[in-house]
Amino acid sequence: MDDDAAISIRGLVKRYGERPAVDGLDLDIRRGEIFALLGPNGAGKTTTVEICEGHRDRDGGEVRVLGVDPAVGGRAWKAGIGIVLQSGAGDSALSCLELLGAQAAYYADPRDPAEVLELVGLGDKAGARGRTLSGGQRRRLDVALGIVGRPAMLFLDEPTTGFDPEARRRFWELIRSLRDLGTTILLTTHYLDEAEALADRVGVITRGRLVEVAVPAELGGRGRAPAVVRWSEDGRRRSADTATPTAFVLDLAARLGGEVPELSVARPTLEDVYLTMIAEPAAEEVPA
Ligand SMILES: Nc1ncnc2c1ncn2[C@@H]1O[C@H](COP(=O)(O)OP(=O)(O)OP(=O)(O)O)[C@@H](O)[C@H]1O
Repeated sequence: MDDDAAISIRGLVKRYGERPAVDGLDLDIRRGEIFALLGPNGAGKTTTVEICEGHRDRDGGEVRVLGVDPAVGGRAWKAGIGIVLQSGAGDSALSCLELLGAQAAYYADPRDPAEVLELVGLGDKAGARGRTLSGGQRRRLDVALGIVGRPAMLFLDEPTTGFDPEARRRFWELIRSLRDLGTTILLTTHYLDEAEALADRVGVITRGRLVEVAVPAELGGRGRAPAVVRWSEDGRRRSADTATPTAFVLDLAARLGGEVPELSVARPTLEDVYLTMIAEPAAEEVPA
């Protein structure tokens, strides 16, 4: 186990009946990083995260979150953890400020509720009841509730589902600012652009096992993958794979005598490599 890590997991196993949902998972999350857990539906992400939160028991393996086994984490440990679930307290009849005040009262050193509302972009909604908020505003209220206790470790489960594009960008800024304040963040998301924009490292989980951990730019050998150069020549679209796109484009420009029409240079996106990673094991399992 890595005692300096915010989260350290070795050989985690969780079964529902005979079927393992988590099947020998190892993972270390460093203090102060944003880590995104990616994987298809049913891969075991929520199960893993809920075990880390102390909300689910396990059948095997070792887990430490902020140095403590979540299965026996007491009040002080719980105060260090912030959780933003997929559906939160948005239905409440209390106002946003009342909700946050009630939540803050559980903690020894909470953030100021009014400041937290400003931070999540709900400063003008202090007096509004939870149930009058839009879907995206409710998610931001959920985040406000998750961070008012000043957690060292924040769990975010698909936080931007239902956000409009501008709200997502603003939310990403918020998450980065929390990281800059020293918060460790474990995020699950199905949005690959979100993982790319936010995560210091990503982990891909399929069938209850971690297949790879990498910085987003390196996942699945992405950093070493050939680039695809596309352009137009003699009225036709052309393309070429190349490991040296700069030299290729210089040659092309020289040959075409200047600006290359409709030029683009692309590397595989995070989504491209992710889809390849999760597709391969499935193909092997197809019965002969
Ligand atoms: N309480 C439960 N009882 C029985 N089976 C469960 C339970 N919770 C999860 N499972 C099963 O365990 C597996 C992993 O589920 P989990 O919710 O951890 O996946 P996930 O990666 O979070 O998926 P999603 O992306 O859909 O949220 C799935 O096959 C699921 O059906």
